[in-house]
Amino acid sequence: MATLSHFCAVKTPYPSLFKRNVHFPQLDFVATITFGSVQNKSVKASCCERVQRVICKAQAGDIIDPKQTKNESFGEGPGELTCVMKFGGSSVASAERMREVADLILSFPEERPVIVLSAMGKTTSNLLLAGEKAVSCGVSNVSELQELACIKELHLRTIEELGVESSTISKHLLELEQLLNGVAMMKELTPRTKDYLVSFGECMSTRLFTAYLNKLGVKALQYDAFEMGIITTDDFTNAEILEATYSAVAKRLTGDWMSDPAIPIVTGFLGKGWRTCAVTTLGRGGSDLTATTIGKALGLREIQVWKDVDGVLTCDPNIYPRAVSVPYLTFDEAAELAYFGAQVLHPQSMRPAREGDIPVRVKNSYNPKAPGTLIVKTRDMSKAVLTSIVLKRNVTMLDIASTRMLGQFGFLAKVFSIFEDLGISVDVVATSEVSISLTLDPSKLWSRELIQQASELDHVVEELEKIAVVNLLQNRSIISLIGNVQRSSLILEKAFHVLHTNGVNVQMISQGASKVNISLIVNDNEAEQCVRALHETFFESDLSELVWESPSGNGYVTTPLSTLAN
Ligand SMILES: Nc1ncnc2c1ncn2[C@@H]1O[C@H](COP(=O)(O)OP(=O)(O)O)[C@@H](O)[C@H]1O
Ligand SMILES: N[C@@H](CC(=O)OP(=O)(O)O)C(=O)O
Repeated sequence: MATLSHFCAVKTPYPSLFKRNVHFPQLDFVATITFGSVQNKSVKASCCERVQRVICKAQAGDIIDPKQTKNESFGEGPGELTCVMKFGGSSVASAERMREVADLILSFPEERPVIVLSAMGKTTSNLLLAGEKAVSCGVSNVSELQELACIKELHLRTIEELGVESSTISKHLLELEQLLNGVAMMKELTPRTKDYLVSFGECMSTRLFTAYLNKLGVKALQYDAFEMGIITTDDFTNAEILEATYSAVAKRLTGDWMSDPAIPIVTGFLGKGWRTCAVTTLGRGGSDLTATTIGKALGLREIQVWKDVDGVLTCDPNIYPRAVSVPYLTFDEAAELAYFGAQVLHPQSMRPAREGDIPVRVKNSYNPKAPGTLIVKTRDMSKAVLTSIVLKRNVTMLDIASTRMLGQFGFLAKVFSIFEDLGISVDVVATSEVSISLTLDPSKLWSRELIQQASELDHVVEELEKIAVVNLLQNRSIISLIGNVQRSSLILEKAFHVLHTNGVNVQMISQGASKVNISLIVNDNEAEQCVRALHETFFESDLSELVWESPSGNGYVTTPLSTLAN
């Protein structure tokens, strides 16, 4: 055995990845190869195989000229992974859809994608329902649960229609039923068990899809995110991704790809709690976050999220079917839109993309020709007014007025420290010196039991009443107007006109520091009507003349609305 130290021109943000022992059977020695200094990122994934070829010609102990290595070895090979393609539940809802998704992936031969998949169709919701029913149905009735039957039927039919081995997921189907039996026996479904239970959805969809690609002769490798380096907090059902994830995922995926290239097929939505080592989930819709996390980890060129709509739309199409797709968004706009309730993107999913400055493309797997929405760091806002209208329902609002005199300092700090102590986060805030109106982040409350939510709210009010007069208002909605807040006067003028015409009273208004969002709070039962009326005015109205503030700031000019819309 001999050791060969060698530098070749390969750029990588993860140098340790490239220091490895390689056995060369032809020479019968192991070389310790240190891939060091850094020139050309595009060759990093293929270096191993090619360097092997060069080194095979060498004698043990030889120092190889880096130039020679570069010339001779970097012409061919697998190339590096180029993008992430994430397909949501609606895109992989059946065998037919899986076939179409496979065709779609293979229709981009220039791409070397990492594929992230969600569970098939409504599998996650069915798993959760089955788990909840199992708590009280009794062990002998578990096998009769309609949701379990539905999950089994869908997956077994898919196996048959794709023509893959039933052993691909037979163990998972068996274990799933055993787990539900366990829940029925224990008569409880803890958040930890819930996460383990729903993980079966992604674990099965990715195995089926990988087997299908392999059957087509396309080399693909299945990865469970919790075994692959997605490391999270231990907040079951709503875990946060930890920083260590990025290097771990890069090491695993790039390392495997370099040594034996195969399309990685990764479970979305799942992670591994760093203390418990148990399976965690990233909150409903979390596969988007898996995709952007992998995109950032590998420094990829693009992150694609494939949905069942033509991109991010001007509003929720379930509320108003005439919504149209928005061609461009900034990360800030997309993050606000997602955070304030647009189901199309996971609330946290923009963060890794923004940090890595990696464009996110939202596309329609049912209509791949549609251009979709491109989300980037900056875009030309000079003509932008309103981009999208988002509705968040079932919000709790609190009016809090200080019992002390005007000028009392520390009031806001006291109020927010109460929320901090109780671990409740706040969404929208409007303040004066002695009063605050705010809404509570429902996602933090939704993850808890209804009864727990109610007692938590009582507790918040109790604590606040020590320093203020508190009015708790439930069944409110936040309507978020995402767009160019530089045009807030125009947006508000139009919006208030529409709401006044519809007889709606706005109970609170807030314009965030993000400069992309104005939030209006209205009653739940008026909210959908408001969204429809606002959409008609901002996106469909044939108003030819509209007064708006000039971007140059020198007064008011008259501009046709059509030229302002995106
Ligand atoms: N502003 C919006 N733009 C696009 N889709 C939206 C919007 N608001 C809500 N939706 C809903 O989000 C759905 C897509 O998100 P989701 O169901 O999470 O997709 P997938 O499961 O394919 O990842 C659409 O079918 C649509 O009904
Ligand atoms: N399957 C999970 C995760 C996910 O992201 O799904 P989808 O991509 O279908 O929204 C859920 O239903 O929440």
